[in-house]
Amino acid sequence: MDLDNPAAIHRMVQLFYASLLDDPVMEPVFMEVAGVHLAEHLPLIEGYWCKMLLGKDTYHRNMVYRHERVHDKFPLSREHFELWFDHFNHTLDAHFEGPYTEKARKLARRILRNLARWLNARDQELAGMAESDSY
Ligand code: HEM
Repeated sequence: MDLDNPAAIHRMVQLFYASLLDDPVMEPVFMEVAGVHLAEHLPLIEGYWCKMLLGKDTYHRNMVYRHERVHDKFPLSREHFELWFDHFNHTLDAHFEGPYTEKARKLARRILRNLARWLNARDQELAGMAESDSY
């Protein structure tokens, strides 16, 4: 099955989150730090991927800002980023194949890298501001 329709994307998000939330390092980030309500969160994630893969008008929020808020409460580490991608990758490997699946893999890797760089650069900037405040 390829990720070329909303039903397949729905299935992918269900499987991906089952895997993520079964991981003792990742689960608390979602359930404790962010306190997500899965009944609201999962449809948003589906909408995001329907937009990214199928070009649908199904996601309008600022996802970077949401990760900044999570990171400010509980710093996301290299381990979190690696685990997130492992779970995503394994979900695709185990259940999906085809050009849209490969597009999803590439997009996820690129977005993940950009997000990690952005949060890192922001940490440095905030640290710099804190330092200059003390003069
Ligand atoms: C270390 C890696 C990641 C972690 C720990 C993580 C965790 C989270 C958490 C806890 C939320 C909920 C935020 C909230 O509602 O307050 C969230 C939202 C979201 N995540 Fe991630 N995420 C990661 C990487 C990614 C990547 C790489 C993508 C996209 C490819 C992504 C897509 C999204 C989207 C679209 C939302 C926003 C949903 C909304 O609008 O409420 N995440 N993430």
